[in-house]
Amino acid sequence: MRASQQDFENALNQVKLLKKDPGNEVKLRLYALYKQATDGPCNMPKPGMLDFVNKAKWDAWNALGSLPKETARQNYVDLVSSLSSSSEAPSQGKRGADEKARESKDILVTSEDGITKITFNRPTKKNAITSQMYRDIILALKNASTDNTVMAVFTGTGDYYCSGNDLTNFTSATGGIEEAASNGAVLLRDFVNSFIDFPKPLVAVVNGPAVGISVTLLGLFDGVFASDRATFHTPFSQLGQSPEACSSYTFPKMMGSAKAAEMLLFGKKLTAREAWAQGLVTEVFPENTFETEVWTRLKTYAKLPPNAMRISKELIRKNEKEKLYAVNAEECTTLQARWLSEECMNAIMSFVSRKSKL
Ligand SMILES: CCCC/C=C/CC(=O)SCCNC(=O)CCNC(=O)[C@H](O)C(C)(C)COP(=O)(O)OP(=O)(O)OC[C@H]1O[C@@H](n2cnc3c(N)ncnc32)[C@H](O)[C@@H]1OP(=O)(O)O
Repeated sequence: MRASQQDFENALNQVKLLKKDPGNEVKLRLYALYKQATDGPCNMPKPGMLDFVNKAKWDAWNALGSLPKETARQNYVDLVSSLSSSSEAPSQGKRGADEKARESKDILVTSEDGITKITFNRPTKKNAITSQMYRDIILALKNASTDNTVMAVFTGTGDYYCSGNDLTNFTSATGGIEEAASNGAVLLRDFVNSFIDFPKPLVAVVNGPAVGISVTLLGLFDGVFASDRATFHTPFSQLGQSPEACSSYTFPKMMGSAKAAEMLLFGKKLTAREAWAQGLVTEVFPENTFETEVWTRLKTYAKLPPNAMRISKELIRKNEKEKLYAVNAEECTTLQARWLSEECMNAIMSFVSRKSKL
């Protein structure tokens, strides 16, 4: 039976109402995550144009691409718990593209203009990342992967982008050093996996010097915009450590083995322009116009069709994912052993006691 013009208009109105109700969006997200967690990637035949309800379900499920079942299950649990906590605290209001999502002390998370902005906010320590900050970032990325923002952007408060791992994470840990190294390896693996799995465009706005893990992670980003004041430094050998965040794979692939070795083995610090020449940075901007130019650009990108961007990212990343998980796991095992080595302990003690600075 052919749909009349009236049927068609009724259906269009129904869709407008469906779209206006944020509850439906949440229901669709729950549906998609549940299907992904139980059945894996979307195996539902594409519904017809006028089958609006199933089309919305298909779109939501299909947009998850090849998100691993484990991650989908975790996202489902997180979404349900965030819903139950928001119903316990109705005064907090709904999360949306133009509202502040949540705040922790050292990691700020805000959502505006379709962009989730995640800010390293510990300027007195050059934005060094504590264990709690790793956990806050994992959570922020999980939330941003299923909320209604279009992309996520990392930046730093103050003169630094980030000085990497807080070198006192190990010296201040309670319990033995072996336990600290083992916990650190698990945290690092989960942290890096959350970048590998992030389904939307991920951009770094590198406002100043970047050190260690804040540099290596950039190999998993889709865009890196740097101020000409930024530098890129991975002093792993100096610290008795080894590369992480899949950089032992992404850096040689990106810049060739000689240049990767210069950074990862010999700890050469690159200027923003050198990092651009090696393909680590997308574009370098003069410091005095950096913020204005970059944010104007990002707001334009955030208006692009979100599903197209997710699907394209999925295509780009798809064939690499298993490799990235494996590299991440191996790097974490190697680092766990490095953290227990004399070379590493001496380097950390030397930093903590300020006998020398890198
Ligand atoms: C569990 C997951 C593990 C993942 C592993 C990742 C590996 C890495 O990320 S390795 C890279 C580690 N980072 C570093 O080696 C950088 C160490 N910091 C420095 O070399 C210098 O502080 C600096 C070059 C970043 C800045 O030097 P500057 O002279 O301008 O300032 P400072 O007076 O040194 O710093 C101010 C303040 O900040 C503290 N701080 C800076 N960076 C760190 C850090 N990474 N960890 C801990 N604390 C840091 C510094 O101690 C100062 O604190 P005080 O004012 O309290 O002395």
